[in-house]
Amino acid sequence: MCGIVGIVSSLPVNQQVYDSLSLLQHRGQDSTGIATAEGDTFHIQKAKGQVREAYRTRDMRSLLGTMGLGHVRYATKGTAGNEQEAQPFYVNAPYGIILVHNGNLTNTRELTQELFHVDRRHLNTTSDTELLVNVLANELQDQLTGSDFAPDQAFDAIASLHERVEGSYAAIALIAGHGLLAFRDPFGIRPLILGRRSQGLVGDEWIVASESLVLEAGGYDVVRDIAPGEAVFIAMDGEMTSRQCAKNPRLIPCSFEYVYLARPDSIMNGISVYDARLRLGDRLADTIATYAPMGDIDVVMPIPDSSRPAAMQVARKLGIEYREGFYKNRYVGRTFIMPGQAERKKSVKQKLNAMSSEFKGKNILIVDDSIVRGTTSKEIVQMAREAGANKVTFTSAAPPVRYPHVYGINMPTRQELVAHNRKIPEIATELGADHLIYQEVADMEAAIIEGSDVTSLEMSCFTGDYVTGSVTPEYLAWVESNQAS
Ligand SMILES: O=P(O)(O)OC[C@H]1O[C@H](OP(=O)(O)OP(=O)(O)O)[C@H](O)[C@@H]1O
Ligand SMILES: NC(=O)CC[C@H](N)C(=O)O
Ligand SMILES: [Mg+2]
Repeated sequence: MCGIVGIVSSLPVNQQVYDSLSLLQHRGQDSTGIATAEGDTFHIQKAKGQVREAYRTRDMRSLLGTMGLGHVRYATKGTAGNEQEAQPFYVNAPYGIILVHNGNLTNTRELTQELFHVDRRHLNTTSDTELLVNVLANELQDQLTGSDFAPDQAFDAIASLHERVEGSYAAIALIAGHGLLAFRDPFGIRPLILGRRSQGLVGDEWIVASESLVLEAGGYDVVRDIAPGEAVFIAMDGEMTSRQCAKNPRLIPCSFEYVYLARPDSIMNGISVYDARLRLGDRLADTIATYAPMGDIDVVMPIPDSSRPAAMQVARKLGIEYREGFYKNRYVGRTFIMPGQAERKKSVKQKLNAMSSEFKGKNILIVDDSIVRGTTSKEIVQMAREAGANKVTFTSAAPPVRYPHVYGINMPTRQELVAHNRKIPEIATELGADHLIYQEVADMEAAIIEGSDVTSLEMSCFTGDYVTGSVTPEYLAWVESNQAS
């Protein structure tokens, strides 16, 4: 998961893009980039790290133009911390295209071979986004037979791109001198939402972003989610056109967005992330009630931040007091999306502190949104014990993560997953907990999609079922030996 945004206005967009990226920071902390278009000229700034530290005033001043896009990266392919792979990616023909991407392509080996040997394109990094922009450029070039640019040519190019590319991609591109093109993969695995605001003389301004909270904060009206397989083109004068470009589009959004990635105040594919987390708590409470001796538990406690809504609901439904015993240092970022296990482990201790008054002699039921590598939960259980807890029951609002995630979340190897090849009591021992209770897969799906038009979710890291054909056992073995660390 990365965060992406694109804006078309009649006023300078640099500050708006920057503000939007700050709001998407929870989706990626590795590097960031902004590009603006001033007529036919692109201005580009990219840097490692978080938005607040990455741009200086002089960088912002150089980002001139009324159309722009931005990215916050959480590396899933290529190398984390590599400035060369910070997005956006640029190609100079046709016209000049610059692109940002949230997702992860799963047929990168084939695409690399084809682009190099058949299309004769140069690739300078191992980033899958560089492949995506080159496929787009190649397909668009093929559509431009003499006539001037028209949105339909871009849509035909996206139709061919859908045929060539596999995996997840929500992407935004600027085409120099023409406009902004946004598109989403045929399963809509990663999110992308379209908004508009009208301001007197300024006229219509358009925004495309990963999450709806960006639209809300900027005073934009939500137009709609971009449909799976759909492409939207917004010309520099503000005229918007769209087309379905996939043969068999089917909405199967990523379940992990609702479990952990997205901000709770966003609405994705018509589902409020906050409400989904409350419902996950409701269902988890039912499961807990069937397993644990309730009389035994004194308090329910969340692990800040992401598990709070679920923990609140667990406490309410079980009729047990909700207490906050872990205090979080707000200046440390999200640990899960940090590169490298050593850094993640160190950060948990820096991030959370247990207040012994809340633990001494008590039986604690801890709720987290998910247990992935077990980095957080192991430390937490140990901290709870050191703070004097009597018995520690650990619960997860998501099911055990047993399989690699190949669609834009960096958990590519089975060995690093604490639940891989372990039964639940074995995981409990590994984490040091007295009891361990997970959400059931069917409950997770039902809790998230309840009351919406979404009929199924991408849940491969819980089930091992991958929606795109290119994810074979051989592919997974290859990914394991080439992971982004
Ligand atoms: O089992 P693990 O590999 O440790 O991963 C799971 C943990 O990581 C995330 O927290 P994070 O600190 O990233 O962010 P948060 O503040 O949003 O909860 C998530 O909420 C879990 O607590
Ligand atoms: N998390 C993402 O969406 C990552 C995008 C892209 N695969 C990269 O690694 O840069
Ligand atoms: Mg957490």
